[in-house]
Amino acid sequence: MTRDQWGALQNTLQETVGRNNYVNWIKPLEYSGVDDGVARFLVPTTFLGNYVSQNFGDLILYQMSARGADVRRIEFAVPTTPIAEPKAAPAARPVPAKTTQRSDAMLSAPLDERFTFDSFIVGKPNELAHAASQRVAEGGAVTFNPLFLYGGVGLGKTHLMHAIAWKLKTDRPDLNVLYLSAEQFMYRFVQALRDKKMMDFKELFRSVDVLMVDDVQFIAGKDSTQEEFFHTFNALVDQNKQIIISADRAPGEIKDMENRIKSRLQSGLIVDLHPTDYELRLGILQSKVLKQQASYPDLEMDDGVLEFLAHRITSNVRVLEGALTRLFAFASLVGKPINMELTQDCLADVIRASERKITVEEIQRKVAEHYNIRLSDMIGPKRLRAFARPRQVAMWLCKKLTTRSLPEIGRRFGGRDHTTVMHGVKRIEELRLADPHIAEDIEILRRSLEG
Ligand SMILES: Nc1ncnc2c1ncn2[C@@H]1O[C@H](COP(=O)(O)OP(=O)(O)OP(=O)(O)O)[C@@H](O)[C@H]1O
Repeated sequence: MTRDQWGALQNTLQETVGRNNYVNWIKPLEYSGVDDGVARFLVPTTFLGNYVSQNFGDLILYQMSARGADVRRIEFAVPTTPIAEPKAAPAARPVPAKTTQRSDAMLSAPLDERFTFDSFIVGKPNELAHAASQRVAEGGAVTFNPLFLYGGVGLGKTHLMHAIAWKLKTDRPDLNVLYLSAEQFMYRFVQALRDKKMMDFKELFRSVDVLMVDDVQFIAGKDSTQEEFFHTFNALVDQNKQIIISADRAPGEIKDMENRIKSRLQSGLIVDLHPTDYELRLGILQSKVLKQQASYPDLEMDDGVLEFLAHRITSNVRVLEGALTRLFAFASLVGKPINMELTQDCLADVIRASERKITVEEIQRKVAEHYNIRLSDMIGPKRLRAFARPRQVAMWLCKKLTTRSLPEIGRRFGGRDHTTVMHGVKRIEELRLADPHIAEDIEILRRSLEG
């Protein structure tokens, strides 16, 4: 695909994703070409690349294929020369030009216009996070500070944060609301250091009324950024300004985060977004399908397809959305209505990945590899700590990731009693909170097993 063809394709993309999304996310992409089935783009930041990949990757892929390009994957890379920040496209945002605009225009990351409270579907797994977010979005007296939202990938943390920001910007334009990712916080901090503008940096951050930092786990292990974040945090809390933080795990479980920051993060309200259940998935699909139908008005969809998807794709909302986008793009490409057969055909890989059942054997093998011990020692009778701890980790993972009962798990661990398994699971539950190394081990193992 030539650069000109990419230029033409951008117009189509703009029609599909809307002007704001286009300006914020697609326009900053610099097309480098297709090489061995991989379409490559330069992006100003990793954040932008990740965002585009997660939200528009499938769409771009299909549009390129539809134009005859042999593309199977898209890759984004940040150039090694100085990075230009993505344009915040102030004109694209329905924010009245207020006096707050100074720091807002300079600092706030663009908000996705799709991420509002109206488009957020509430179900049991996210009702608490939603309620807490709405409370904060009312902009009244600060009752809990910070609001800490956490949960697995693609469960709606960013969506809720943007929704809070949109609502505050509309209802309380007097407030200076700042939303950015932890990565952007670091980027701006480093830039201020480099340009010897730390006073400006501090002043700007301390002048906000509401600070929202997404994916805070990113600054773990980055010492001076953490330090600066801590000071910013304290200065704002002291002034009774609202802070909202998101992360992929609870504050206590963020490895390489200083203890004083962890305890600060724990001092407000902590709410987690649980994995979706069937009803929530169906609700989300029903709302998203309406948007797809607006882009593809001629496509018909059979009854039962959404229920099928809600049953079969259980991973996260982003995957669910991606599946729907792909389904519509595919059906429109082949010019067929969306029925069960086409759905199974088009989404075979997604469904298979979601169906994959994790087995006890697989867990034992992975854990043994991770701790570098023999499988026989993990299952065998030895009580040495070097074997017992991995064994308990494996038992804990079996309890969490499989549907096996405690006696069944015990049997597969060399015929141990169910009370031994129960004890092991409990011990790891405690250690996960107390020992960041164990917490990290578990996270790595869980990801590799679920991946
Ligand atoms: N309850 C919901 N209702 C509607 N859409 C949702 C809901 N939850 C998530 N989504 C959608 O799923 C996608 C992923 O959500 P989001 O980006 O907020 O996830 P996240 O938790 O921030 O994930 P990550 O950890 O990867 O940043 C978004 O497009 C979002 O709009």
